[in-house]
Amino acid sequence: MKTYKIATIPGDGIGKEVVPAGQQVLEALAAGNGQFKFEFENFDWGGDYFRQHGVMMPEDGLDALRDKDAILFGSAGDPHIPDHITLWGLRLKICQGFDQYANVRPTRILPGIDGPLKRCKTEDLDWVIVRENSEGEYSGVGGRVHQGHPIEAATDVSMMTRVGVERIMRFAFKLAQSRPRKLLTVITKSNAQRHAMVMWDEIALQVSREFSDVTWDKELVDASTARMINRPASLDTIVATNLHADILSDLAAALAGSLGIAPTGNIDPEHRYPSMFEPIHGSAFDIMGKGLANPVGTFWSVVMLLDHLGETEAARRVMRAIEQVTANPALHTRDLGGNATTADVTQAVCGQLFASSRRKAA
Ligand SMILES: NC(=O)c1ccc[n+]([C@@H]2O[C@H](COP(=O)([O-])OP(=O)(O)OC[C@H]3O[C@@H](n4cnc5c(N)ncnc54)[C@H](O)[C@@H]3O)[C@@H](O)[C@H]2O)c1
Ligand SMILES: O=C(O)[C@H](O)[C@@H](O)C(=O)O
Ligand SMILES: [K+]
Ligand SMILES: [Mn+2]
Repeated sequence: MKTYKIATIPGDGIGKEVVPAGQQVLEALAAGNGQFKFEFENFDWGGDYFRQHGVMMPEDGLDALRDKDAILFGSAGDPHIPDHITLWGLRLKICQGFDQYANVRPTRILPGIDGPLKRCKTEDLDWVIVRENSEGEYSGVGGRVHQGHPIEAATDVSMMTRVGVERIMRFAFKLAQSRPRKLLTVITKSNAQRHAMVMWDEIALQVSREFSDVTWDKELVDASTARMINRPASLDTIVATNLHADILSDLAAALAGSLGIAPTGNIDPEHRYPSMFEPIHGSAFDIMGKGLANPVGTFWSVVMLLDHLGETEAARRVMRAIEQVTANPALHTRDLGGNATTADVTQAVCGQLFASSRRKAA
């Protein structure tokens, strides 16, 4: 029997609630399965670790993850530590350390969920946002000098490289090609950002020539927010820079019902390093520790993790279990207008998995 080695990193806030829930779902899946099992190793990195050791994760922490088949992540962000310390010290250290350059963020309206857009039918909103995940606005290049003086200055430089843009464009065109509509929208801001974003546009055009069967267009990022709301069905696969896609994907999740539902994979498409799966939301300081967190974003991330491992049938089973649960409003958490707890939803999804494995065995 195959054994997959999975690292779990709950991190902070509701990450500590949703990651154990995700592990429970993987365990429920493995329980009725003769083909594979999971070996979990949990890492207590994050804000609490920072308070003890002065760092979010050990200097050589990546070495402990290197031989894992995948990583299930919660969130980096602690109410008592500056956000740039927590994000850079944990999530970005792993994403950049393992060159997980493709961040994939699917969104659609799951069964039973009432999206906020009056004119948007369920089938109108079925998007995958590809977020460049290694450079751009998140290059970390910049500095701050003369702090506190009137002459204080600070910069955050957005760095784009030809290699970085080419590889994310190629990834996005390939993904668009694999979806039924073969439709890609390239998000840009080359009217205002006249150097790197102009190169971004040029490379999109160059790469598009390798994909003659993909229909593509270009949209300025500001206009794309209006298009997501007014003409959702005109979009399918979307590629954007690190920061643009970060923002657009929270909007996409909200339009599909809640930030608590949306998943992501931080993918190394070349499989040189383990990839990392997490809900797109953060630590949710306002609800942490209360059992109110919607775990669906983590469960859907588990689906992406299974797909990445090549366990397509298992991924489908988990997605079906999630959809059976969202279809029942009595199992909606507060963000969806319901009263269910994290534990209720987790038990229900695990219950569906146990039931489907009994059906399979019968
Ligand atoms: N990948 C990451 O590690 C990551 C992602 C986003 C934010 N963060 C960090 O998290 C902290 C809080 O950030 P924020 O408040 O901007 O964003 P957030 O995603 O944590 O929360 C925004 C809002 O959405 C709600 N929400 C989020 N997830 C939910 C869920 N699963 N169920 C129900 N409601 C949910 C929250 O209650 C809150 O009202 C910051 O430190 C930020 O840097 C980390
Ligand atoms: O980019 C960020 O701020 C974080 O990556 C987080 O918001 C995310 O979406 O993962
Ligand atoms: K997260
Ligand atoms: Mn984000």
